[in-house]
Amino acid sequence: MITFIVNPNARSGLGSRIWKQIQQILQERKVQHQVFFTKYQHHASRIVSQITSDGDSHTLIALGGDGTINEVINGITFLDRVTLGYIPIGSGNDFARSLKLPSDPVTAIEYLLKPSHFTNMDVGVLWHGNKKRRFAVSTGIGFDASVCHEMAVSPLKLLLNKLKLGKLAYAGIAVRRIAALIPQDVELVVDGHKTLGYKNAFFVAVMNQPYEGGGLKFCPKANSHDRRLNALIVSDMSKLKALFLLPLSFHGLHTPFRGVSLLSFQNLEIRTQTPLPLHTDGEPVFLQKQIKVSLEPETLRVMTLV
Ligand SMILES: Nc1ncnc2c1ncn2[C@@H]1O[C@H](COP(=O)(O)OP(=O)(O)OP(=O)(O)O)[C@@H](O)[C@H]1O
Repeated sequence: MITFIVNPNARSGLGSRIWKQIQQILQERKVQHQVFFTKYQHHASRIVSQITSDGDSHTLIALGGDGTINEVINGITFLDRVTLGYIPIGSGNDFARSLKLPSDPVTAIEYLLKPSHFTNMDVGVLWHGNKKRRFAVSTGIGFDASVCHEMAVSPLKLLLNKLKLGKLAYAGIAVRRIAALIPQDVELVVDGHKTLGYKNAFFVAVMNQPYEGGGLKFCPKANSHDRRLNALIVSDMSKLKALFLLPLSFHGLHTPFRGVSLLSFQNLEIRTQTPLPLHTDGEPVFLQKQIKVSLEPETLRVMTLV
């Protein structure tokens, strides 16, 4: 039995329209399934937690954006008992981009019904205070998270999503956020022993996969099955230079520039001077000034194309 978790509201309502197409295919093929529709924020986590807490093996297919994937993985009780499939319909779709999943929903369901390839994906963990939140794609503190915070409440995103111009919303908000940004000194503790300081940092993005923010290849070498995380730190540069580097990062061409630092590690502690916006997989988390990131000991089996 396959369980579908559908965010009908993803991409400004596209979720429910795509689900009708998928449901027709499932009915024609007589595929045994159950479906749950998410009704509010974090509902996907609650649904998945109820389903997976019995300790049995489960096949879950999420239909939505990166935010839905984030909520689904946060709800899984036993990561190593779940096989996850994904039909991407969000505006960012970085999870699908990094794992090279098909972007067309009908193509996606075709391969998910006859899965032939799987990857054991690392799952990131963000600790803030005594709270824990998993991430599939990335977590970030500072500028990138401030864009996510504004995107979450932006009427512009709703409008541009309807016009299939969701990426323009990201670009517009990113420019505004850079203009408003006050860079901060940041201290990192890498794998518990190496302390690094960065003056006037714009942000630290911790990546389990290469892409975030709708195709920004922040850490080209990030790989979600190497048992390591990667980080991009942007610091000590003019705002104009940061704006110039942002589009270059779509192709991973930002890495040789001064002020761009990359790290690879198993765990990282990040300390900032004042509390800053934080996100996991593009979903806003409350402002924080001290966080830790690491990997879950178990991996998650994900259906892939290759
Ligand atoms: N029925 C619903 N109504 C409103 N919001 C919902 C509903 N179900 C889920 N959500 C919330 O929608 C948010 C965004 O979902 P999702 O990421 O799937 O789509 P998206 O924002 O369009 O895509 P992307 O993250 O790729 O830009 C999540 O925070 C989720 O909690």
